[in-house]
Amino acid sequence: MISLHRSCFLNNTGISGSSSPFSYKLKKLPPASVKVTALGPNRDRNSSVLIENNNNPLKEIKEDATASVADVDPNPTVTGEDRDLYYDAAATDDQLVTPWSLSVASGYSLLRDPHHNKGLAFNEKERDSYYLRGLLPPTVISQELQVKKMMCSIRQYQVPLQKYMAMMDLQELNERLFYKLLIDNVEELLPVVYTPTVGEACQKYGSIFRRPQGLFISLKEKGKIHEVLRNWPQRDIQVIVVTDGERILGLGDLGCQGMGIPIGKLSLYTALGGVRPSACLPVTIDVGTNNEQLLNDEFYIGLRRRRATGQARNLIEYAELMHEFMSAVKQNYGEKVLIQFEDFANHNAFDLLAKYGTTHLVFNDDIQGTASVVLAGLVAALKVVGGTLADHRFLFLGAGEAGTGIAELIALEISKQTNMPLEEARKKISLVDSKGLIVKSRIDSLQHFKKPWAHDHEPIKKLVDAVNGIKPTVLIGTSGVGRTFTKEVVEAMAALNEKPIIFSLSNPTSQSECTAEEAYTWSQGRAIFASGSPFDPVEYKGRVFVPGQANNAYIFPGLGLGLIMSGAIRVHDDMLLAASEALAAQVTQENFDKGLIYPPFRNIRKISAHIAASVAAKAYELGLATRQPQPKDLVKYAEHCMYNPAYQSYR
Ligand SMILES: O=C([O-])CC(=O)C(=O)O
Ligand SMILES: [Mg+2]
Repeated sequence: MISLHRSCFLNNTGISGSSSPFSYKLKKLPPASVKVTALGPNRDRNSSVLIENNNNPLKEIKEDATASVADVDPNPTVTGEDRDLYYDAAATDDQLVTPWSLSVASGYSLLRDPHHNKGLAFNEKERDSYYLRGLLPPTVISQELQVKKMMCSIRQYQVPLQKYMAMMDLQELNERLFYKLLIDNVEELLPVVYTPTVGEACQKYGSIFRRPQGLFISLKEKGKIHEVLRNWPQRDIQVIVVTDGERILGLGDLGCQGMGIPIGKLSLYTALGGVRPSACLPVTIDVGTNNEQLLNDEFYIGLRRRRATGQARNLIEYAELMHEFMSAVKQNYGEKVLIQFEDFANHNAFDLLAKYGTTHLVFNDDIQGTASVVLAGLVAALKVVGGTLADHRFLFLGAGEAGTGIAELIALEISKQTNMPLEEARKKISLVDSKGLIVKSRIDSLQHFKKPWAHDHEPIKKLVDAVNGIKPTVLIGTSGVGRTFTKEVVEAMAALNEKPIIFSLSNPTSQSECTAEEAYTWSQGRAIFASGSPFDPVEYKGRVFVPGQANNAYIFPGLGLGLIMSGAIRVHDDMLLAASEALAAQVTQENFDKGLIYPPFRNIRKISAHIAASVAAKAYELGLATRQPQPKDLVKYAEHCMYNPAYQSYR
């Protein structure tokens, strides 16, 4: 009996997602690399899985392929049936059969299998063993040379969207090369596969659409989501990033074309956090769109209807679809699958988090991930500016998910540090939304997530007046509206503070509240500045200023890894605080000397391992971890768990 080995997230540890829902009995030893494929309309279709066996030369099975077919009993425990592979031999005309086939992953199809393809890096022996002779030019090159070549080719594109498309093509062609490229060149390629370029990619997703990536669940699939999940080729899912496309970055409702976001986020889960790609599932829930331009776009890929959303008459339709999805996910992948809500509009984001936070392992990246990264940046910035969090005053432009999420985590941390009641700590934080400062007199008309921020204060309409009235030491932009930190606003901050802390967090670059150059110039080089999307260093009066990138990409990959490796069953606010502290602790004196309040992204895997370890430690401390016993050295363990994109050698 040999059970299937599917390359598992926690390689060699034997403790995690390595268990497969399938078990294949092989009377004879299997070939080195065999694909078992069940075709046909039943639920086992597409279940291609690589079987590996250490002791067997591939040749043995090639010469006796028939014997190996006969000797394999694909007994999917999901169905509970004990199936004989030859059952179809006894089938009569009116009996439906499943056309099982057993094939070596080789030749032409191996070159088109993104999970196993190595392109020109297949060595001579592999070319013989896997029927690749003639299908490749004679040269054999290393993965390193492939990376160099790909980087040269990507750098030749002038247009970021072309770089994005080249990267997506590579992901579909050769997954390990894609991740090696991304990991080795993270600072250069992050803006390509992630913000800002992914924003443009989503806007134009229909026009640039080539091959589907991720899982699309639309209202058409209502009642069938369980089956839809079964159509996905992988079963051992550990992380799902799901969006309904209603608030993609600061770009608004992009409907089904929001799919670029879950795909981009999950690429980072692998590249930055080391979660293996096959354990990641990008999902877009398509309930229509209210974006007229898309509805009239002949290339739009989604449902052509107005959005069923969490309001009034459509409430039930939307809620039912989401509920069916959440239930099906748990049923298919178990209690410990992590679901990251991404880029939902405010009105759904808070409700979904509240509703499923107690039954599923969920977190909202825009509310909680962003909060954690911003808190880390503030803690680091205070080392430069001085004082404790409680000594500062915070003003936000934007009171949606990010704004209120960050505000709440800051208040929580102040309250922990000082034993101050949370309500008191909140008073140090003020928020301005599109109608002005959030104050008590507006309480009745405020959405529920804004109410805790309605303080006693006279109403103020304009941001600059709020700055002058409240006199914040920290100004944070989470409005989704670009260029709202005007010269007047930045100058007011600079007049009030020797070192004003200014964060322009909205994405992509076009929606940033101000540019790095504006922040440094208008504050005469005194601002401590960070932004959600990357900005190049700025030279001002002979000094070079390097802006920080306060993006949740610092947090969610490590947070996710920590949750997975501890087998956590719920996300707790203290884990976000732990992640935040772990990130802040990674800023070195050398970074501070350069004016950085975040460590460079090039060290992100090490940073993620530390974040994962802190999150896992918190999960154990809170009794929320199910993976026992607790590993002794959690940082080492996290590093050990991480996916390595180096090619594997095929026997
Ligand atoms: O995706 C990003 O760059 C950060 C984020 O979550 C958002 O802006 O919604
Ligand atoms: Mg987001």
